[in-house]
Amino acid sequence: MVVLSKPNTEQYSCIRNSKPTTTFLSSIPLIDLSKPDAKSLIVKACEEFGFFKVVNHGVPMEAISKLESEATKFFSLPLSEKEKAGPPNPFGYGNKHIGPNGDVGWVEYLLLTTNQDYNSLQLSSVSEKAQENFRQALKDYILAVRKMACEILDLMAEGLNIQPRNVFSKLVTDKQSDSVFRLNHYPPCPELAMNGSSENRIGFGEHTDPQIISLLRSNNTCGLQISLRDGSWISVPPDQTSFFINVGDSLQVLTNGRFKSVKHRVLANGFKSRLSMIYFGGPPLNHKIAPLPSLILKGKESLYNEFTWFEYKKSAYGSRLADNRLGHFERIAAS
Ligand SMILES: C=C1C[C@]23C[C@@]1(O)CC[C@H]2[C@@]12CC[C@H](O)[C@@](C)(C(=O)O1)[C@H]2[C@@H]3C(=O)O
Ligand SMILES: O=C(O)CCC(=O)C(=O)O
Repeated sequence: MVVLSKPNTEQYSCIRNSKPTTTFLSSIPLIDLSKPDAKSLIVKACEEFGFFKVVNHGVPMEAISKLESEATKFFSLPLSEKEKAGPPNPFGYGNKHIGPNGDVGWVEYLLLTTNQDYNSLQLSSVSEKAQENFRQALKDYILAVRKMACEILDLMAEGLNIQPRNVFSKLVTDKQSDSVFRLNHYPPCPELAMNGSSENRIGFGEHTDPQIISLLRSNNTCGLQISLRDGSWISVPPDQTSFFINVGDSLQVLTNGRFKSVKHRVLANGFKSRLSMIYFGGPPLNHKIAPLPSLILKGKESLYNEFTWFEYKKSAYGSRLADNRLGHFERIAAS
């Protein structure tokens, strides 16, 4: 899956549709945040899939469409303009090259920290006014999505019967929280449109998110897939009015493996462009991530050793999958 980039000969991973990679899961767990059963359904979804869809999320449609429109304007700029906001080292505009490991995908993106005042981000050479609109849209959207993240994390704690209720959410509301935000744009892929669709090109290769929780919203273009426990891939039907929530590796550790971080990827589309906006809620860099004592069953030790988010992140950048990354920190479980 990992494709090393070579100068002038960019290569992309392709996947043949031989196996049930394009099955649509008939029932991705759907959580209505306004309903009293939300907390128990969230816990069940996190245990079974590490993934669920949320409606009645409270993020104003206005904030969503404003950011979508600003992002669309940004990605429509000439490449030379967009590149003025790059490279993404660590934050900024990136094109095709994802992360520091040489991964390549049919994607361009803006990777931002949520801690900065976006004034420092040089978005392009377009007018100050246009940049200010983009920054304001980012601020409003991130604020609203962080609020939803906290609500969901509090429901998780309640559903798991853990005190205090904000045990997870306080990590992302901390002033030092190392959270990031990403806008991904997957342009239509002309080669795929010409060939028919016997092959799928990778937009964003398979990975788990190292943070605590990710909240993803996209336009109405498909491409996102999640991996089930049996190793099969299923396509997630797009829904531009809902949010998709991923359990991240850190939440897997905090819950002592009760919740599983979800492996996911994005396939490129032949005809339509996909725009996704993802908030990744992470803890402060010096925060020690370890299973909550109440989730360590009597007589059984913790599955994971204690380590800081900073240490975990370092290992995250060496490998894209929780299975490998968490291996560094795993203990032999007492059975
Ligand atoms: C291939 C990679 C990209 C990534 C760092 C990594 O080595 C493995 C995890 C990837 C991920 C997924 C969630 C976020 O988009 C991200 C910023 C993160 O923290 O972990 C990306 C990393 C990246 O794009 O640099
Ligand atoms: O763009 C998407 O829909 C998902 C991308 C993703 O998984 C990521 O940015 O970590």
